[in-house]
Amino acid sequence: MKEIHFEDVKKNYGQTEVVKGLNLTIEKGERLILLGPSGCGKSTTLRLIAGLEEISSGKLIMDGKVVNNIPSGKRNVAMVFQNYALYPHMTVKQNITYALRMKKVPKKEIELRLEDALKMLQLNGLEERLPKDLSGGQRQRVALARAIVKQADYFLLDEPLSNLDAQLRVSARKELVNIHEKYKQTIVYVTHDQIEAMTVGNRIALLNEGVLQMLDTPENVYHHPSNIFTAKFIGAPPTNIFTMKYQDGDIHFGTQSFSLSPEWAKKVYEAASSQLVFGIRPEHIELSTEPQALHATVKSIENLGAEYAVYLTFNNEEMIALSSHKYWPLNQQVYVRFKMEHIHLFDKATTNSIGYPIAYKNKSMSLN
Ligand SMILES: Nc1ncnc2c1ncn2[C@@H]1O[C@H](COP(=O)(O)OP(=O)(O)OP(=O)(O)O)[C@@H](O)[C@H]1O
Repeated sequence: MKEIHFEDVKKNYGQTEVVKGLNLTIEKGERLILLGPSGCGKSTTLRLIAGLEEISSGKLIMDGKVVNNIPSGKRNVAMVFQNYALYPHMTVKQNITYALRMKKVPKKEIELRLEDALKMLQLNGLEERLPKDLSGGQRQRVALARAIVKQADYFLLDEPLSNLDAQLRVSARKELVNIHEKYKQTIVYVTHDQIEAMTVGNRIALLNEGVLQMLDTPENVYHHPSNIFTAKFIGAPPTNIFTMKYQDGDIHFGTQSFSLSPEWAKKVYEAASSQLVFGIRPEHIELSTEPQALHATVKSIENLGAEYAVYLTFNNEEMIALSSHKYWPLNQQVYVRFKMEHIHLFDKATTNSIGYPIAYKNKSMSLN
C-alpha cells in the first residue's frame, strides 16, 4: 500500500508534449482510474509509473522516494496490458508462477499464492492447460493471476478487459474489485470505457490532451463536472451544452427564456462579468405536451432499450432528452422543462464550472 505522487511531470516524444505538467497524487490502496479519449496520454502516464518511459521533466515520487531514475525492475510494480502475452509453451500454472520461480520465492510460498489466485479468479481445474486451450476470458484471468501473485505494491492495468465480451467484462470487473478488497495494492487502471471507470474506480482522473481535467469520485465526476470537457465526456448520451444569455434573473436561449431560482440568480450574477454556457444531461430534461416556458422540435427518436433518446432542435442547437416512451410527434413542437437542481453553468472563456449552489458540495471539488 504505497502512494504515487506526480509533481509537474512532463513527457515529450520529440517536439510533442503528451503529458503536460501533471500534478496528481494517487492515494495508497486506492483504485485510481486514468480515463480519457484516445491519445490523451493515459498509457504514457501509466508507463511512466511502471518505469517503461523516462520522464522529461518534473518528479515522480513513489512511497516517498523520487523514482525518476529508478529502473522498472526496482519499482515493485505488477502490470497487466491489453495484449497480455502468456508464454504459449507454458501451462497456466507455469505462466502464473514463472516470475516467482525466477525470483527464487520459496516453493511453499509459491504454492500458497498460486492456490489463492486460482481460487479468486476461478481458474481451478485449468492449471495444466496451455494458453491455446483457454478461452479469451480465461487467458485474461491467467494474466491477472500472474500479476496478482507477485504481490507488488503497485498494480498497473492498461485496458485489461478490452479483449473480453460484454458479459465477461462485467464479471471480470467485479472480480478485480474483489481482489483489490483483499490485497489493497495501489491500483492505477487505464481505460477509455466510462462504465468501467465508474464501476471499478474509487476515483477518476480524467485526462484530455495530456492535461488533467478533473480528479474526483465517479459520483462527483458525473454529477458535478468541473468543466465543459468533463460534462461532455462523461455520460452517454452526453450532456447538452447550449449558448445562453443571462439578464435580470432570467436565462435566455435566443427568444426563449426562463427564470432562475434566487440561489442560482445570485451565483450567476456574481459570474455575469463572463459569458456563460448552459449544460444539462439528457435525463434531466422533461418533455411534455403541456405548455411550458421552453419548447423544442422533435427530430428523431432512438430506441436505447430501457428508454428512448429523443433528438430535438432547441434554439437552433441539437438537444438530446431521454424519455420512457417513443410517442413524440416528429417535426413538431414539444415543451421542455429542465430540472433546475441538475443544471450546470460554465464560464465560456475558461470552460470551468461556475459551481453548484443547489446540489451537495464535496470537499475535493472546488468551486471554480
Ligand atoms: N513511443 C512514442 N513515440 C512517439 N509518440 C508516442 C509514443 N507513444 C505514444 N505516443 C503519442 O503520445 C500520445 C499519447 O499516447 P498514449 O498511448 O499515452 O494515449 P492513450 O490515452 O493511452 O490512448 P489510447 O486510449 O488510444 O491507448 C499519442 O498521440 C501517441 O501517438
